[in-house]
Amino acid sequence: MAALAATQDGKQSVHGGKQAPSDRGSAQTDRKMLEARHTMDAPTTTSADNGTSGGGGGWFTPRKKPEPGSEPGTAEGRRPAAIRPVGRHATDPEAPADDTAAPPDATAGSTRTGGREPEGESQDAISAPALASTPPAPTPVTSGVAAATSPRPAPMAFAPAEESITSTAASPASAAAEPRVPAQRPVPASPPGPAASAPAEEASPDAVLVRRAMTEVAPVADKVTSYFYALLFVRHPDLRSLFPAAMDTQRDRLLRALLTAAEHIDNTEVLVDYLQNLGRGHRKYGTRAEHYPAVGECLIGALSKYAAAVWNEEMEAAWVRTYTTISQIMIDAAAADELRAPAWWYAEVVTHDLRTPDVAVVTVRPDQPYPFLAGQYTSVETPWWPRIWRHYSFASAPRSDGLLSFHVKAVPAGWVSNALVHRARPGDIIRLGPPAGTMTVDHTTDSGLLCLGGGTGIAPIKALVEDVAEHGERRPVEVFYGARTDHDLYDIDTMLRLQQTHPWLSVRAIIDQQAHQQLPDAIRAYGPWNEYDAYLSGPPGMIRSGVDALRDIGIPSDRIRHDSVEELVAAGP
Ligand SMILES: NC(=O)C1=CN([C@@H]2O[C@H](COP(=O)(O)OP(=O)(O)OC[C@H]3O[C@@H](n4cnc5c(N)ncnc54)[C@H](O)[C@@H]3O)[C@@H](O)[C@H]2O)C=CC1
Repeated sequence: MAALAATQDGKQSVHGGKQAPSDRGSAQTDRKMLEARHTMDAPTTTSADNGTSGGGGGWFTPRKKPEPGSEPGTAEGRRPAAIRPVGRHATDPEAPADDTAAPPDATAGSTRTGGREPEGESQDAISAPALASTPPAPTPVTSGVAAATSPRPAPMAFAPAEESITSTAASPASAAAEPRVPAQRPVPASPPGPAASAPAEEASPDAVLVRRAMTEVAPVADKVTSYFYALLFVRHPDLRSLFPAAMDTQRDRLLRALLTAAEHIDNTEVLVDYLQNLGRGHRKYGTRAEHYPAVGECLIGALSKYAAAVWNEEMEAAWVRTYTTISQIMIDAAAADELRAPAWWYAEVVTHDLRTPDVAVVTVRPDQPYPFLAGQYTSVETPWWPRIWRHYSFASAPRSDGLLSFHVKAVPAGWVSNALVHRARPGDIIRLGPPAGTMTVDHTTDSGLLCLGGGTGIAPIKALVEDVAEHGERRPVEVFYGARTDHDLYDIDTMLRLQQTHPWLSVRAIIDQQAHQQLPDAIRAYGPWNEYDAYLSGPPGMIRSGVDALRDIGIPSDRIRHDSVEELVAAGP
């Protein structure tokens, strides 16, 4: 039986020498990986509690300097020990998975299987108006109108739950890319397709075995995931504290991540990017190198149990090699990141501006410099919901005073979003994870920017506009700001002020109720857009139809960037 041990040698032999981007199924394949980035790093545990109760603090302890050898950055900490082999003969704890995964203090709540937590839920709750068959009638916004309307462990998701509201697709690396977030090569913004699109004959022997196991367990995915966490917490109870109290949706996330990683195991370049990001992102959870073998052991234990009909030593060896590769990439990325950035930032709320009954603009001051790029997002944890992280885009380009702003909409059953909108006040301390996302402006070109911001999705669009302004460029930027009603245009004043200041900027509000159409349809009435790069930010349905609309009018996929990729996956085709 093979032993699971990650080594530097193993890493180099598998991943040495990055290849140039391959065309082989690149659009679909790369896209899936980007989606999975957020799937794996975006646990979503929600409850019906709405974030208005429960949760003591507990995490707000002074930042500790890493003990020598205790963090991934040390030589000792970086190299995971061999784990004991597991398989069909492993001891199977009979602990009910749900009970084990949900600790006594877990808040009884609803579970959703959607990708993102709060804001995505609101999307489900709102019925979209029928698309008008009549010619589009966008509502151009003038100043007058504005005045009237203004109002981390297993490579496979061994991490506490985190909700993602944004995940970016294609975006060229910015020339000014800050060092923490590696630029992603452009990826066409195509709808998610079957991940295992590569012909079977192209798959490596390990990939074939890994996929065979995944196929076998697919019908019992929930059981596998539950059993995995049962194993993990029974055998390694010390790891329980790394996870949030409620774990239901986290379990869904895990298997999804597993499937994705397994399917892409041969796509080395994308896999490495993906896993490096994942490894860095897991630092904020307190994940350490020595946790990885424990997770691998339980992962393979769960797989071997539920894929027993096809499981054999050869398959186990393939999984061990795969997991070893994956974990070593994550460990190395975390170790490298540790040398240059904290695992998280504390940030004090300095202003809290309730723009509508359920939308707040929250501005925070990080405890130390926070480098990021306009268009990126971060993860946020509140003191009221420890270890539950949600993603929010930066609503401004980097500022000279170092402050960061977020637009947060409280949605039903959104713990973090409700806490941020209804509970947070100046002086409160939240935590921030590292910046992420590639929906950034390519300053090496002078293409125009066609920006669609729906609801609070306007936040990163505003940041992009500010970014263009700060670069002193005179490239046209056309913003379409969509909202259901004029009351929902909570940031229109800001956008109009920007428009007044910058002659190259045009802002149009598309109000569903007035235009009798949705945001994506409105852009068809304008253009031509063939000299533009497109940026979309908003609910998943808007992203989907927006991408379709942009393609229809001739914008190639590699010039369409968007967030909310995860929502696309969660929402299904
Ligand atoms: N807060 C943030 O930093 C960010 C939030 N987001 C996402 O933006 C969304 C904002 O939610 P809300 O403000 O409630 O927006 P919303 O649901 O009120 O919709 C805003 C706009 O999107 C359009 N839209 C919605 N569903 C559509 C569909 N299926 N097809 C075509 N158009 C559609 C609407 O017509 C409207 O113009 C959330 O999903 C959130 O996760 C995205 C990026 C950043």
